[in-house]
Amino acid sequence: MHEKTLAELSQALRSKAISSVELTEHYLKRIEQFDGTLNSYISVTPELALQQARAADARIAAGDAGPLTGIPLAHKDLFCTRGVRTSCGSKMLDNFIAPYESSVTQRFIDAGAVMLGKTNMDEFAMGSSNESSFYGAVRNPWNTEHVPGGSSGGSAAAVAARLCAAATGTDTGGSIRQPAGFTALTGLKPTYGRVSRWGMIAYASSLDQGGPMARSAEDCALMLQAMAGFDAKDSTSVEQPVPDYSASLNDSLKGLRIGLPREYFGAGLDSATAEAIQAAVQQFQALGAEVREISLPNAELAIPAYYVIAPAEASSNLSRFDGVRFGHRCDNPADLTDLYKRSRAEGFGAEVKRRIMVGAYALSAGYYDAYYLQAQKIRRLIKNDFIAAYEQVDVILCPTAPTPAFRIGEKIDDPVSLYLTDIYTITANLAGVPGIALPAGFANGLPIGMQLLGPYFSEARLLNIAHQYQQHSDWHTRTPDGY
Ligand SMILES: NC(=O)C[C@H](N)C(=O)O
Repeated sequence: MHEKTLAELSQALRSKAISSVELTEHYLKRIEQFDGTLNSYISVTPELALQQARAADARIAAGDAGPLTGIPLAHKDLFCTRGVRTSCGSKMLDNFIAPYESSVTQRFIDAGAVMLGKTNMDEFAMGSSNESSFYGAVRNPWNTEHVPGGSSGGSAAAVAARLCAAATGTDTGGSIRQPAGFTALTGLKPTYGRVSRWGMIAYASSLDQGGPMARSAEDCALMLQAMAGFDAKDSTSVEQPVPDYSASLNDSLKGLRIGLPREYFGAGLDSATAEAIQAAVQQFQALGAEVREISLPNAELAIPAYYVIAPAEASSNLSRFDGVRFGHRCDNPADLTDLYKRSRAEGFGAEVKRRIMVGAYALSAGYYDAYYLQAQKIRRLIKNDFIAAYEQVDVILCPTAPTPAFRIGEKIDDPVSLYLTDIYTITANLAGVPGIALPAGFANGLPIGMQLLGPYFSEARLLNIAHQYQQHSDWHTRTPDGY
Protein backbone atom coordinates (compact mmCIF):
# COMPACT_ATOMS: atom_id res chain seq x y z
CA MET A 1 0.00 0.00 0.00
CA HIS A 2 2.83 2.40 0.88
CA GLU A 3 4.13 2.13 -2.71
CA LYS A 4 1.20 4.23 -3.85
CA THR A 5 1.35 8.01 -4.08
CA LEU A 6 -1.15 10.14 -2.20
CA ALA A 7 -3.16 10.62 -5.39
CA GLU A 8 -3.28 6.84 -5.94
CA LEU A 9 -4.20 6.16 -2.32
CA SER A 10 -6.97 8.71 -2.60
CA GLN A 11 -8.41 6.79 -5.56
CA ALA A 12 -8.04 3.46 -3.77
CA LEU A 13 -9.83 4.78 -0.68
CA ARG A 14 -12.72 6.26 -2.59
CA SER A 15 -13.18 3.17 -4.73
CA LYS A 16 -13.16 1.22 -1.42
CA ALA A 17 -10.30 -1.01 -2.60
CA ILE A 18 -8.74 -0.26 0.83
CA SER A 19 -10.04 1.31 4.01
CA SER A 20 -8.43 4.14 5.92
CA VAL A 21 -8.18 1.92 9.00
CA GLU A 22 -6.20 -0.71 7.03
CA LEU A 23 -3.98 1.94 5.54
CA THR A 24 -3.40 3.65 8.88
CA GLU A 25 -2.54 0.35 10.56
CA HIS A 26 -0.12 -0.38 7.74
CA TYR A 27 1.74 2.90 8.18
CA LEU A 28 1.77 2.54 11.98
CA LYS A 29 3.42 -0.86 11.55
CA ARG A 30 6.01 0.61 9.22
CA ILE A 31 6.78 3.35 11.72
CA GLU A 32 7.34 0.69 14.39
CA GLN A 33 9.55 -1.27 12.02
CA PHE A 34 11.74 1.52 10.67
CA ASP A 35 11.63 4.55 12.89
CA GLY A 36 13.88 3.14 15.58
CA THR A 37 16.69 3.76 13.10
CA LEU A 38 15.41 6.84 11.27
CA ASN A 39 14.04 8.80 14.26
CA SER A 40 11.73 10.77 11.97
CA TYR A 41 8.86 11.02 14.47
CA ILE A 42 8.94 12.76 17.84
CA SER A 43 5.44 11.56 18.73
CA VAL A 44 3.35 8.83 17.16
CA THR A 45 -0.39 9.06 17.90
CA PRO A 46 -1.88 5.65 17.03
CA GLU A 47 -5.13 6.01 18.99
CA LEU A 48 -5.96 9.37 17.51
CA ALA A 49 -4.95 8.13 14.06
CA LEU A 50 -7.22 5.10 14.21
CA GLN A 51 -10.09 7.17 15.55
CA GLN A 52 -9.67 9.60 12.63
CA ALA A 53 -9.36 6.67 10.20
CA ARG A 54 -12.66 5.19 11.42
CA ALA A 55 -14.32 8.58 11.01
CA ALA A 56 -12.83 8.86 7.51
CA ASP A 57 -14.14 5.43 6.53
CA ALA A 58 -17.59 6.52 7.69
CA ARG A 59 -17.33 9.67 5.56
CA ILE A 60 -16.26 7.65 2.55
CA ALA A 61 -19.15 5.22 3.07
CA ALA A 62 -21.53 8.19 3.28
CA GLY A 63 -20.19 9.57 0.00
CA ASP A 64 -18.84 12.67 1.75
CA ALA A 65 -15.13 12.24 0.99
CA GLY A 66 -12.63 14.70 -0.46
CA PRO A 67 -9.22 13.79 -1.91
CA LEU A 68 -7.53 13.77 1.52
CA THR A 69 -10.20 11.90 3.44
CA GLY A 70 -8.60 8.91 5.12
CA ILE A 71 -5.02 9.72 4.02
CA PRO A 72 -2.41 9.15 6.75
CA LEU A 73 -0.20 12.22 7.13
CA ALA A 74 2.44 13.48 9.53
CA HIS A 75 2.87 17.05 10.75
CA LYS A 76 6.06 18.88 11.61
CA ASP A 77 6.16 19.23 15.37
CA LEU A 78 5.75 22.99 15.34
CA PHE A 79 2.11 22.95 14.27
CA CYS A 80 0.03 23.11 17.44
CA THR A 81 -2.22 20.06 17.69
CA ARG A 82 -4.84 20.14 20.43
CA GLY A 83 -4.21 17.61 23.18
CA VAL A 84 -1.00 16.36 21.54
CA ARG A 85 2.54 17.30 22.55
CA THR A 86 3.94 20.04 20.31
CA SER A 87 7.64 20.18 21.14
CA CYS A 88 9.23 22.20 18.33
CA GLY A 89 12.16 19.82 18.71
CA SER A 90 13.09 21.47 22.00
CA LYS A 91 13.49 20.45 25.62
CA MET A 92 11.77 23.78 26.32
CA LEU A 93 8.47 22.39 24.99
CA ASP A 94 9.02 18.71 25.78
CA ASN A 95 6.09 18.88 28.22
CA PHE A 96 3.89 21.22 26.16
CA ILE A 97 0.49 19.84 25.22
CA ALA A 98 -1.02 22.34 22.79
CA PRO A 99 -4.37 23.67 24.03
CA TYR A 100 -5.51 24.57 20.50
CA GLU A 101 -5.22 23.47 16.89
CA SER A 102 -3.18 25.36 14.27
CA SER A 103 -5.12 26.55 11.23
CA VAL A 104 -3.14 24.25 8.93
CA THR A 105 -3.75 21.09 10.95
CA GLN A 106 -7.40 22.08 11.46
CA ARG A 107 -7.80 22.27 7.68
CA PHE A 108 -6.47 18.73 7.38
CA ILE A 109 -8.86 17.58 10.10
CA ASP A 110 -11.73 19.22 8.22
CA ALA A 111 -10.61 17.45 5.02
CA GLY A 112 -10.84 14.13 6.89
CA ALA A 113 -7.10 13.37 6.84
CA VAL A 114 -5.50 11.13 9.46
CA MET A 115 -2.58 12.32 11.63
CA LEU A 116 -0.07 9.53 12.35
CA GLY A 117 2.10 11.73 14.53
CA LYS A 118 4.44 14.70 14.77
CA THR A 119 7.75 14.75 12.97
CA ASN A 120 11.24 15.50 14.21
CA MET A 121 12.86 18.83 13.36
CA ASP A 122 15.76 21.07 14.21
CA GLU A 123 15.13 22.83 17.51
CA PHE A 124 12.74 25.72 16.85
CA ALA A 125 13.42 25.11 13.12
CA MET A 126 16.97 26.43 13.48
CA GLY A 127 19.17 24.23 11.36
CA SER A 128 19.73 22.61 8.00
CA SER A 129 20.54 19.05 9.05
CA ASN A 130 18.07 18.06 11.76
CA GLU A 131 20.95 17.58 14.17
CA SER A 132 19.91 20.33 16.60
CA SER A 133 16.77 18.48 17.72
CA PHE A 134 16.47 17.73 21.44
CA TYR A 135 15.19 14.31 20.29
CA GLY A 136 18.34 13.45 18.39
CA ALA A 137 19.41 13.49 14.77
CA VAL A 138 17.21 12.12 12.00
CA ARG A 139 18.76 9.71 9.52
CA ASN A 140 18.37 9.95 5.77
CA PRO A 141 16.73 6.76 4.44
CA TRP A 142 18.87 6.98 1.27
CA ASN A 143 21.96 6.53 3.43
CA THR A 144 21.53 6.43 7.18
CA GLU A 145 25.00 7.88 7.79
CA HIS A 146 23.80 11.08 6.15
CA VAL A 147 21.50 13.88 7.29
CA PRO A 148 18.04 14.29 5.75
CA GLY A 149 18.44 18.07 5.71
CA GLY A 150 16.53 20.47 7.89
CA SER A 151 14.78 21.88 9.57
CA SER A 152 11.87 19.73 8.31
CA GLY A 153 14.15 16.66 8.34
CA GLY A 154 11.71 14.38 10.14
CA SER A 155 8.96 15.09 7.62
CA ALA A 156 11.43 14.48 4.77
CA ALA A 157 12.71 11.17 6.15
CA ALA A 158 9.19 9.97 7.02
CA VAL A 159 7.82 10.61 3.52
CA ALA A 160 10.95 9.27 1.78
CA ALA A 161 10.83 6.03 3.82
CA ARG A 162 7.09 5.74 3.19
CA LEU A 163 6.22 6.11 6.88
CA CYS A 164 3.32 8.41 5.89
CA ALA A 165 1.70 9.38 2.60
CA ALA A 166 2.84 13.01 2.79
CA ALA A 167 3.75 15.54 5.46
CA THR A 168 3.73 19.19 6.34
CA GLY A 169 6.88 21.23 6.68
CA THR A 170 7.77 24.87 7.17
CA ASP A 171 10.30 26.94 5.29
CA THR A 172 11.93 30.00 6.85
CA GLY A 173 15.18 29.81 4.91
CA GLY A 174 14.85 26.61 2.91
CA SER A 175 13.52 24.16 5.49
CA ILE A 176 11.07 22.50 3.10
CA ARG A 177 13.09 22.69 -0.11
CA GLN A 178 16.55 21.68 1.15
CA PRO A 179 15.37 18.50 2.96
CA ALA A 180 13.10 17.66 0.00
CA GLY A 181 16.20 17.93 -2.20
CA PHE A 182 18.22 15.69 0.14
CA THR A 183 15.57 12.94 0.13
CA ALA A 184 14.20 12.93 -3.47
CA LEU A 185 10.88 14.50 -2.51
CA THR A 186 8.81 17.28 -3.96
CA GLY A 187 8.34 20.14 -1.50
CA LEU A 188 6.70 23.49 -1.97
CA LYS A 189 7.28 26.74 -0.12
CA PRO A 190 4.29 28.90 -0.93
CA THR A 191 4.25 32.68 -1.32
CA TYR A 192 4.54 34.37 2.07
CA GLY A 193 0.94 34.84 3.25
CA ARG A 194 -0.56 32.01 1.17
CA VAL A 195 -0.72 29.52 4.08
CA SER A 196 -1.83 30.59 7.55
CA ARG A 197 0.85 30.80 10.24
CA TRP A 198 -1.72 30.71 13.04
CA GLY A 199 -0.75 28.02 15.53
CA MET A 200 2.63 27.48 13.89
CA ILE A 201 5.24 28.14 16.59
CA ALA A 202 7.00 31.27 15.38
CA TYR A 203 10.69 31.32 14.48
CA ALA A 204 11.14 34.34 12.16
CA SER A 205 7.62 35.60 11.55
CA SER A 206 8.32 37.63 8.42
CA LEU A 207 9.85 34.57 6.70
CA ASP A 208 8.04 31.48 8.09
CA GLN A 209 5.73 29.70 5.68
CA GLY A 210 4.15 26.25 5.89
CA GLY A 211 3.91 23.95 2.91
CA PRO A 212 3.64 20.35 1.70
CA MET A 213 6.34 17.68 1.37
CA ALA A 214 5.27 14.76 -0.77
CA ARG A 215 6.32 12.27 -3.42
CA SER A 216 5.26 14.23 -6.48
CA ALA A 217 4.01 17.59 -7.66
CA GLU A 218 0.59 16.02 -8.11
CA ASP A 219 0.55 15.06 -4.41
CA CYS A 220 1.80 18.52 -3.39
CA ALA A 221 -1.09 20.06 -5.32
CA LEU A 222 -3.59 18.04 -3.27
CA MET A 223 -1.86 18.97 -0.02
CA LEU A 224 -1.56 22.67 -0.85
CA GLN A 225 -5.23 22.77 -1.81
CA ALA A 226 -6.07 21.95 1.80
CA MET A 227 -3.46 24.28 3.32
CA ALA A 228 -3.82 27.47 1.27
CA GLY A 229 -6.29 30.26 1.86
CA PHE A 230 -7.07 33.38 3.83
CA ASP A 231 -7.18 33.15 7.61
CA ALA A 232 -8.43 36.12 9.63
CA LYS A 233 -6.40 34.81 12.60
CA ASP A 234 -3.09 35.48 10.82
CA SER A 235 -2.57 39.19 10.17
CA THR A 236 -0.14 38.46 7.32
CA SER A 237 -2.47 36.02 5.57
CA VAL A 238 -3.32 37.32 2.10
CA GLU A 239 -6.91 37.55 0.94
CA GLN A 240 -6.53 36.14 -2.52
CA PRO A 241 -8.61 33.39 -4.14
CA VAL A 242 -7.11 29.89 -4.10
CA PRO A 243 -6.96 28.33 -7.58
CA ASP A 244 -7.55 24.63 -8.26
CA TYR A 245 -3.94 23.46 -8.07
CA SER A 246 -4.65 20.13 -9.78
CA ALA A 247 -6.53 21.65 -12.72
CA SER A 248 -3.48 23.09 -14.50
CA LEU A 249 -1.00 20.25 -13.88
CA ASN A 250 -1.18 19.13 -17.49
CA ASP A 251 -0.79 22.54 -19.13
CA SER A 252 1.88 22.65 -21.81
CA LEU A 253 5.32 24.13 -21.17
CA LYS A 254 5.60 25.48 -24.74
CA GLY A 255 7.09 28.91 -24.67
CA LEU A 256 7.84 28.80 -20.92
CA ARG A 257 10.74 31.15 -20.21
CA ILE A 258 13.19 29.69 -17.68
CA GLY A 259 15.99 31.77 -16.19
CA LEU A 260 19.22 30.32 -14.83
CA PRO A 261 20.73 32.74 -12.32
CA ARG A 262 24.43 33.10 -13.05
CA GLU A 263 25.17 33.58 -9.33
CA TYR A 264 23.78 30.12 -8.49
CA PHE A 265 26.10 28.17 -10.74
CA GLY A 266 29.47 29.44 -9.55
CA ALA A 267 32.10 28.37 -7.05
CA GLY A 268 31.01 25.94 -4.36
CA LEU A 269 28.54 24.06 -6.56
CA ASP A 270 29.28 20.34 -6.61
CA SER A 271 29.91 19.04 -10.14
CA ALA A 272 27.42 16.13 -10.03
CA THR A 273 24.72 18.59 -8.92
CA ALA A 274 25.62 20.99 -11.74
CA GLU A 275 25.44 18.16 -14.28
CA ALA A 276 22.06 16.97 -13.03
CA ILE A 277 20.65 20.49 -13.29
CA GLN A 278 22.04 20.82 -16.81
CA ALA A 279 20.32 17.57 -17.81
CA ALA A 280 17.05 18.86 -16.34
CA VAL A 281 17.47 22.08 -18.33
CA GLN A 282 17.71 20.01 -21.51
CA GLN A 283 14.61 18.10 -20.55
CA PHE A 284 12.70 21.36 -20.11
CA GLN A 285 13.95 22.54 -23.51
CA ALA A 286 12.70 19.31 -25.04
CA LEU A 287 9.31 20.10 -23.50
CA GLY A 288 9.24 23.45 -25.28
CA ALA A 289 10.78 25.82 -22.72
CA GLU A 290 13.21 28.59 -23.63
CA VAL A 291 16.18 28.91 -21.33
CA ARG A 292 18.33 31.95 -20.77
CA GLU A 293 20.85 33.18 -18.24
CA ILE A 294 19.71 35.84 -15.81
CA SER A 295 21.26 37.63 -12.85
CA LEU A 296 20.22 38.00 -9.23
CA PRO A 297 23.02 40.43 -8.45
CA ASN A 298 22.48 40.66 -4.70
CA ALA A 299 22.22 36.91 -4.08
CA GLU A 300 25.55 36.75 -2.29
CA LEU A 301 24.22 39.10 0.39
CA ALA A 302 21.32 36.79 1.24
CA ILE A 303 23.05 34.63 3.85
CA PRO A 304 24.47 37.52 5.90
CA ALA A 305 21.15 39.40 5.72
CA TYR A 306 19.13 36.31 6.65
CA TYR A 307 21.38 35.47 9.59
CA VAL A 308 20.70 38.93 11.01
CA ILE A 309 16.96 39.12 10.30
CA ALA A 310 16.01 35.56 11.28
CA PRO A 311 17.89 35.59 14.63
CA ALA A 312 16.58 39.10 15.38
CA GLU A 313 12.99 37.95 14.95
CA ALA A 314 13.75 34.71 16.79
CA SER A 315 15.22 36.51 19.79
CA SER A 316 11.99 38.46 20.07
CA ASN A 317 9.66 35.48 19.42
CA LEU A 318 11.49 33.20 21.83
CA SER A 319 11.33 35.69 24.70
CA ARG A 320 7.91 34.21 25.49
CA PHE A 321 9.58 31.03 26.75
CA ASP A 322 10.33 32.29 30.23
CA GLY A 323 9.44 29.37 32.48
CA VAL A 324 6.31 31.17 33.68
CA ARG A 325 3.57 30.52 31.15
CA PHE A 326 4.47 27.31 29.39
CA GLY A 327 7.33 25.00 28.70
CA HIS A 328 10.28 24.04 30.83
CA ARG A 329 10.58 25.50 34.32
CA CYS A 330 13.71 25.06 36.42
CA ASP A 331 13.51 23.49 39.89
CA ASN A 332 13.44 25.66 43.01
CA PRO A 333 14.11 29.11 41.57
CA ALA A 334 15.56 31.56 44.11
CA ASP A 335 13.68 34.51 42.59
CA LEU A 336 12.12 35.64 39.29
CA THR A 337 15.44 36.43 37.62
CA ASP A 338 16.80 33.03 38.58
CA LEU A 339 13.61 31.43 37.19
CA TYR A 340 14.05 33.16 33.83
CA LYS A 341 17.75 32.52 33.61
CA ARG A 342 17.81 28.87 34.56
CA SER A 343 14.60 27.89 32.76
CA ARG A 344 15.95 29.35 29.52
CA ALA A 345 19.51 28.09 30.05
CA GLU A 346 18.22 24.55 30.67
CA GLY A 347 15.43 24.57 28.08
CA PHE A 348 17.22 25.84 24.98
CA GLY A 349 19.97 24.04 23.07
CA ALA A 350 23.23 25.52 21.80
CA GLU A 351 22.08 26.66 18.33
CA VAL A 352 18.98 28.36 19.71
CA LYS A 353 21.06 30.18 22.32
CA ARG A 354 23.53 31.25 19.65
CA ARG A 355 20.76 32.78 17.56
CA ILE A 356 19.07 34.48 20.51
CA MET A 357 22.39 36.13 21.32
CA VAL A 358 23.08 37.15 17.72
CA GLY A 359 19.55 38.47 17.35
CA ALA A 360 19.51 40.37 20.64
CA TYR A 361 22.87 41.92 19.75
CA ALA A 362 21.69 42.95 16.26
CA LEU A 363 18.61 44.61 17.75
CA SER A 364 20.33 46.37 20.63
CA ALA A 365 20.50 50.18 20.82
CA GLY A 366 23.51 51.44 18.95
CA TYR A 367 23.75 48.39 16.68
CA TYR A 368 20.24 48.36 15.28
CA ASP A 369 21.06 50.67 12.36
CA ALA A 370 24.32 48.93 11.57
CA TYR A 371 22.89 45.41 11.41
CA TYR A 372 19.12 45.03 11.42
CA LEU A 373 18.36 48.09 9.32
CA GLN A 374 21.14 47.28 6.84
CA ALA A 375 19.86 43.71 6.54
CA GLN A 376 16.36 45.00 5.81
CA LYS A 377 17.75 47.20 3.04
CA ILE A 378 19.52 44.19 1.52
CA ARG A 379 16.27 42.29 1.75
CA ARG A 380 14.60 44.96 -0.38
CA LEU A 381 17.41 44.76 -2.95
CA ILE A 382 16.97 41.00 -3.17
CA LYS A 383 13.23 41.38 -3.62
CA ASN A 384 13.87 43.90 -6.40
CA ASP A 385 16.25 41.42 -8.07
CA PHE A 386 13.42 38.89 -8.29
CA ILE A 387 10.90 41.43 -9.56
CA ALA A 388 13.35 42.47 -12.29
CA ALA A 389 14.10 38.83 -13.18
CA TYR A 390 10.41 38.02 -13.58
CA GLU A 391 10.13 40.73 -16.20
CA GLN A 392 12.42 38.60 -18.37
CA VAL A 393 11.47 35.04 -17.41
CA ASP A 394 8.50 33.13 -16.02
CA VAL A 395 10.44 30.99 -13.55
CA ILE A 396 13.95 30.60 -12.20
CA LEU A 397 15.66 27.20 -12.12
CA CYS A 398 18.57 26.38 -9.81
CA PRO A 399 19.85 23.70 -7.41
CA THR A 400 18.31 23.41 -3.94
CA ALA A 401 21.69 23.06 -2.26
CA PRO A 402 25.35 23.17 -3.33
CA THR A 403 25.90 19.44 -2.54
CA PRO A 404 23.84 16.32 -1.85
CA ALA A 405 23.19 15.35 1.79
CA PHE A 406 26.33 15.48 3.93
CA ARG A 407 27.28 13.11 6.73
CA ILE A 408 25.82 13.33 10.22
CA GLY A 409 28.35 15.24 12.32
CA GLU A 410 30.24 16.62 9.32
CA LYS A 411 29.26 20.27 9.74
CA ILE A 412 27.92 20.39 13.27
CA ASP A 413 30.95 22.13 14.80
CA ASP A 414 31.03 24.81 12.11
CA PRO A 415 27.77 26.80 12.11
CA VAL A 416 28.82 29.00 9.18
CA SER A 417 29.42 26.03 6.87
CA LEU A 418 25.97 24.75 7.88
CA TYR A 419 24.43 28.17 7.16
CA LEU A 420 26.03 28.09 3.71
CA THR A 421 23.97 25.05 2.72
CA ASP A 422 21.01 27.47 2.56
CA ILE A 423 22.70 29.65 -0.05
CA TYR A 424 20.23 28.87 -2.87
CA THR A 425 17.06 28.73 -0.81
CA ILE A 426 17.16 31.80 1.44
CA THR A 427 16.68 34.44 -1.25
CA ALA A 428 13.11 33.23 -1.93
CA ASN A 429 12.21 33.64 1.74
CA LEU A 430 13.68 37.14 1.90
CA ALA A 431 11.71 38.10 -1.23
CA GLY A 432 8.58 36.16 -0.16
CA VAL A 433 8.29 34.37 -3.52
CA PRO A 434 7.22 30.72 -3.85
CA GLY A 435 9.53 27.84 -4.73
CA ILE A 436 9.19 24.15 -5.42
CA ALA A 437 11.95 21.58 -4.93
CA LEU A 438 11.95 18.33 -6.86
CA PRO A 439 14.38 15.50 -7.54
CA ALA A 440 16.72 15.91 -10.52
CA GLY A 441 19.01 12.90 -10.19
CA PHE A 442 21.32 10.96 -7.90
CA ALA A 443 25.04 10.92 -7.12
CA ASN A 444 26.55 8.02 -5.17
CA GLY A 445 23.08 6.89 -4.20
CA LEU A 446 22.14 10.29 -2.75
CA PRO A 447 19.41 12.45 -4.27
CA ILE A 448 20.08 15.75 -6.04
CA GLY A 449 17.40 18.43 -5.82
CA MET A 450 16.50 21.29 -8.11
CA GLN A 451 14.15 24.14 -7.42
CA LEU A 452 11.89 26.33 -9.47
CA LEU A 453 11.16 29.80 -8.11
CA GLY A 454 8.24 31.80 -9.44
CA PRO A 455 6.56 35.18 -9.03
CA TYR A 456 4.16 35.84 -6.14
CA PHE A 457 1.20 33.43 -6.10
CA SER A 458 2.50 31.34 -9.02
CA GLU A 459 2.13 28.07 -7.07
CA ALA A 460 -0.21 26.56 -9.69
CA ARG A 461 2.32 27.24 -12.45
CA LEU A 462 5.22 25.83 -10.39
CA LEU A 463 3.23 22.66 -9.71
CA ASN A 464 2.39 22.40 -13.41
CA ILE A 465 6.04 22.74 -14.46
CA ALA A 466 7.22 20.23 -11.85
CA HIS A 467 4.46 17.80 -12.82
CA GLN A 468 5.37 18.01 -16.50
CA TYR A 469 9.01 17.29 -15.65
CA GLN A 470 7.87 14.32 -13.55
CA GLN A 471 5.85 12.98 -16.48
CA HIS A 472 9.18 12.73 -18.32
CA SER A 473 11.53 11.58 -15.54
CA ASP A 474 11.45 8.85 -12.91
CA TRP A 475 13.67 10.23 -10.11
CA HIS A 476 10.63 10.93 -7.95
CA THR A 477 9.38 7.34 -8.28
CA ARG A 478 12.51 5.78 -6.78
CA THR A 479 12.42 4.38 -3.28
CA PRO A 480 15.40 4.05 -0.95
CA ASP A 481 16.60 0.43 -0.64
CA GLY A 482 14.94 -1.54 2.10
CA TYR A 483 11.87 0.70 2.41
N1 LIG B 1 14.25 27.17 9.21
C1 LIG B 1 14.85 27.14 8.05
O1 LIG B 1 14.26 27.41 7.02
C2 LIG B 1 16.23 26.62 8.05
C3 LIG B 1 17.38 27.51 8.05
N2 LIG B 1 18.48 26.65 7.72
C4 LIG B 1 17.60 28.12 9.40
O2 LIG B 1 18.31 27.53 10.17
O3 LIG B 1 17.15 29.19 9.68
